[in-house]
Amino acid sequence: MTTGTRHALRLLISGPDRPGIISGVTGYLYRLGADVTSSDQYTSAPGPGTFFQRLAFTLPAAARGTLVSTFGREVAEPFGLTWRLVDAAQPKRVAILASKADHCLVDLLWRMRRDELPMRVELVAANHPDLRATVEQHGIPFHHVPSVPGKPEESESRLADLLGDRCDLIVLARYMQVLTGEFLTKVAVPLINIHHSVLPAFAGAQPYTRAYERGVKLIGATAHYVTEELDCGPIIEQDVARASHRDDAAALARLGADVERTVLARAVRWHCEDRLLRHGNRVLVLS
Ligand SMILES: Nc1nc2c(c(=O)[nH]1)N[C@@H](CN(C=O)c1ccc(C(=O)N[C@@H](CCC(=O)O)C(=O)O)cc1)CN2
Repeated sequence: MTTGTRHALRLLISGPDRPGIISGVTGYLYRLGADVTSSDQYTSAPGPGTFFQRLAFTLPAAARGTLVSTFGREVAEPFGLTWRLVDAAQPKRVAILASKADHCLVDLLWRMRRDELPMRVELVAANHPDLRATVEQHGIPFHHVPSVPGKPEESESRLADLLGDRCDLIVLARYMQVLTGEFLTKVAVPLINIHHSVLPAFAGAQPYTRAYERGVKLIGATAHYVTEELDCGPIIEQDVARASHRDDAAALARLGADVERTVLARAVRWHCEDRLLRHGNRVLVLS
């Protein structure tokens, strides 16, 4: 947001750890007239590890151009850092893919309507028509893109055309089709999936059925970034709920739905707030 003549910005930084980075970054921002409202950093072990930092700050609007043109030369390059500047006022443009289950999709739309998620849903696409009325009552375009088992090319081509460059993030809200690596490369934005188990347990299809057959006492959900390898992407958030011998697979699915919604909403919010930094197969959640 622009408060008077100040912009709210976020700076995401990573690179080889060494003394002086925090001082160099905050000293530069201070000299530019910035007011740092939050800062969090992490250094991976063992040393010399990788340094990560997320800063939120306000800056005089007139100084923004100077930051963009001089931060690299004056701070990032001398320390060997990569950096990204984000306008905190801009909600992330999000596309949601779904199938038939509505609980995660409806929860995201409801939270967005309550301004709990700094995002704008540009479209919903589903491989089944069931959710059209639900989506359209929120005033959001709905696209039915049927999938053909074993032949993802056609549906993925339609999805890629729909998505184009209209979104910054794709959320798989219980979308039940495996996406090809070609599709992931073509869309070229992060995708977040909610898997209905505590990965790596019960990866793949029918996790609640397999959890019931295993006689588990805990069920749960995992939000993760999507990679070509099914359910193996970097984990963003997980949570669990207790189960008992009295719960059949349907009961586990009902118990799990609440966990799925909560876990996915946390992951989407943190992504939209630029709190998530990836380090190998790990996701850092910075405050
Ligand atoms: N490349 C990726 N694509 C998808 C991922 C992923 O991690 N990488 N996650 C899935 C979601 N998912 C679990 O969370 C999942 C979806 C589908 C299946 C599956 O076996 N589907 C069957 C068809 C099921 C149906 O049509 O109802 C299949 O493909 O044969 C397993 C796990 C989304 N895509």
